[in-house]
Amino acid sequence: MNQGRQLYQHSLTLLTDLYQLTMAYGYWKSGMADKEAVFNMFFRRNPFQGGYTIACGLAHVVEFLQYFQFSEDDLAYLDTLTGNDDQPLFEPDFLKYLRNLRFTCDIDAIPEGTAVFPQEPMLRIKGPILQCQLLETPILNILNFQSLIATKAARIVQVTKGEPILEFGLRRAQGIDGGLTASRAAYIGGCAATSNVLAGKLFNIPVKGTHAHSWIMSFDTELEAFETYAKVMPNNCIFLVDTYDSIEGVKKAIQVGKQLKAKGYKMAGIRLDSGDLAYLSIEARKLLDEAGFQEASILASNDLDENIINSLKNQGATINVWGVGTKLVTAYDQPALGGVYKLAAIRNDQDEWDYKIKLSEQVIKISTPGIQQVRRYHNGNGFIADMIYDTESFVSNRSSVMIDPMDYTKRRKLDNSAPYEDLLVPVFREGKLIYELPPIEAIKERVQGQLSMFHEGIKRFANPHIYPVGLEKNLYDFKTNLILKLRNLKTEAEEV
Ligand SMILES: Nc1ncnc2c1ncn2[C@@H]1O[C@H](COP(=O)(O)OP(=O)(O)OP(=O)(O)O)[C@@H](O)[C@H]1O
Ligand SMILES: O=P(O)(O)OC[C@H]1O[C@H](OP(=O)(O)OP(=O)(O)O)[C@H](O)[C@@H]1O
Ligand SMILES: O=C(O)c1cccnc1
Repeated sequence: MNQGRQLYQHSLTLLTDLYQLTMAYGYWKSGMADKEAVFNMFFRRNPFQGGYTIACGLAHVVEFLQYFQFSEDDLAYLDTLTGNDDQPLFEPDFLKYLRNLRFTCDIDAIPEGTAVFPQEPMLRIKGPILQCQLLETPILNILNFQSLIATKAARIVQVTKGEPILEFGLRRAQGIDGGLTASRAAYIGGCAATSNVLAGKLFNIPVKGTHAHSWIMSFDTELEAFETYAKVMPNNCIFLVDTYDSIEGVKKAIQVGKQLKAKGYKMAGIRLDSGDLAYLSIEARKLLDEAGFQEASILASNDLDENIINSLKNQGATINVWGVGTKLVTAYDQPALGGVYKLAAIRNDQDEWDYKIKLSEQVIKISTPGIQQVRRYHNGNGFIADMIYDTESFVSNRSSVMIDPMDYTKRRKLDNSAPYEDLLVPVFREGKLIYELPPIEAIKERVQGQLSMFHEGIKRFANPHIYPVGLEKNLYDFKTNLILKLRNLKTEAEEV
């Protein structure tokens, strides 16, 4: 199956923050460039005050890494950068080093379309610290945005309950890349199609659309506009009825629908784009049904999101196709997912791992050390809990104990003979891609498959149930002791 075309057909290697390059220079200059390190990408809170997040964007991380190489042009640009003494920021030998630099890391990641939760590593990278450091910014840029939009789309899909959503966001998206990747993520999250033609071509997404008010306004009458459209595109007629008066517009659409019928075509439906969408859709449905157009769809658009759609449904709106743009592709109510990328381990001179954490006064901001994996446990009915464990210290006994990192009194015993899935899968080994990227349709199906496996409460919008995610006990204890050590406090073992 076709995975679609490439979005990034050239090197974007400089797509990073300057400080990644100055640190890279520092690692190189101090002989640390090849020191092996492990970083994890994770987020701390689900977006939209929701109960889950959909992982999305890995395909573009892969694409980015496959083109990762400093071009002569990139190096010439870096050569122009200066410090506050007007001297070059980077010495020529470092630029020579960058010229020969190739991506050689290992990456493990949670496949796109998987539901993920706070604290879980969505992506883990192991390799020379200089490379891991440079890649922080692009990895976060790609995964944060696409996961955010896929999650927003999944929430909207939850309320339309199987009725198709057409993503109409390109005109209000955050620039060109924002528009393209939002269309992809929205489709993965569950939208049926996009109006974005380039996204359709690049990612194998179905493209769909109606027509604009300008079409109606360019004729003397609304009827003439509908008739002309019907003539030129009899197999694609969804008439926009609200330019002058929505109810009168529906009546004209019916008139032209009858003409289409007489010629053996079918009017696909009407679109409402203003006014009280509940009232107008109910009235339109009556008129369409009375005229024998029971199969004609009622598409609505106008600043829709999951909350307005929910409200419209509660009011008995008879809309059955939803056009959603701005609020989806800009993730209007939460414009960023706060994913972070933290150093979790570094090899010491004895060739052992030194586990690292970032301390914070806020417990939620203290990072977790270790080479982490996430184990998702199932019972017969669905997913019950996710346990983050350290692959180096984990002993696979019959059962494991996991502890809530925010509250050590919350513990849970998990049966390792019950079905489970380790969520992170190998993607790159020593820079070589070993993961077969799934086709977009499979990723999209995975989202709905995943969401069907969680308790309904996790999908609730208001105060969702918190899905249990914990640290395996050894990892929890190790992290606690490391925090105590860094704070110069005694561990429990030392107290006695
Ligand atoms: N019955 C309804 N219940 C709740 N929200 C609705 C209902 N009908 C429409 N809306 C929403 O209310 C908002 C109406 O916005 P606004 O007043 O700007 O639109 P309008 O005046 O109808 O149309 P426009 O300004 O585009 O001509 C939109 O977000 C729309 O989706
Ligand atoms: O409302 P959205 O969810 O972003 O969906 C896309 C909107 O884009 C079009 O409007 P247009 O650009 O003509 O602007 P207007 O309807 O606000 O006048 C269309 O009629 C939708 O209303
Ligand atoms: O096809 C449509 O109806 C459409 C496309 C983009 C934005 N609004 C509407």
